[in-house]
Amino acid sequence: MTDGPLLTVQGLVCGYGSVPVCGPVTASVDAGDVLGIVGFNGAGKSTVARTMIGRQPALDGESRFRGLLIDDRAASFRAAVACVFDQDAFFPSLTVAEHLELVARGHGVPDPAGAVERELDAFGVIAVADALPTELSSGQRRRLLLAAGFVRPRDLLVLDEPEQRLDPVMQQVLGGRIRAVAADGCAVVLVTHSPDLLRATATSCLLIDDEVRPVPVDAGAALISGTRR
Ligand SMILES: Nc1ncnc2c1ncn2[C@@H]1O[C@H](COP(=O)(O)OP(=O)(O)OP(=O)(O)O)[C@@H](O)[C@H]1O
Repeated sequence: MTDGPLLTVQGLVCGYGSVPVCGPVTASVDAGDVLGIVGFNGAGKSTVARTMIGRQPALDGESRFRGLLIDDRAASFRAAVACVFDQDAFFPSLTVAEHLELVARGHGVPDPAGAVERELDAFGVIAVADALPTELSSGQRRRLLLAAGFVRPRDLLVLDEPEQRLDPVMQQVLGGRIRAVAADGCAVVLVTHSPDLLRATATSCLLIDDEVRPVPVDAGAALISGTRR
């Protein structure tokens, strides 16, 4: 463990081939912080989030976790970092509860049954605990993906537009869960189009554009709600 921010990104150029999708990114996230990432469709938010944690190679610059250059293949990094991206990937023959149990046991949660029960309850999927993925609505599949991100221990949580397909009540619940894990010392990177979720959770905000720059959380919320340009 090193002192200082958990995640540090310096001059990170993110893109495809040799073409950047946005300006270079410099940011840091401390334990307990929630960094909101905002911008218009296609600005590069998901690309930045993936590149920050080594899911896709950077064109330039660097990203460090606990002071070390990120190697997303390292078991210690994968144990510390939970991600929920917009990729539904389920085992077709495992139920909702079994998915969560698999994740909890795989990450050595001391009371996996209790942890599964808690997340089933928090994400409102108790009624479909025994359902297979093909028997879920799109919002229920989203809830399952999110529950899988919260059922396991992590020091850094990366959420890419987690509000997608959630009803307004569940969006509020999600905000509460994000605040709770941050209060517990987890660092969070939150890509979002929701001004409410941003305001409810973020402690800092990064605007992704041709030039990437930090903006106050309220200004970021106003930008994505269209009340400010
Ligand atoms: N695999 C890929 N190969 C090449 N270009 C890509 C790829 N994925 C995304 N892009 C392009 O990179 C740019 C940024 O995409 P990205 O998904 O990061 O944007 P975003 O800000 O997350 O958008 P949204 O708000 O719509 O989710 C877009 O122009 C997109 O077309």
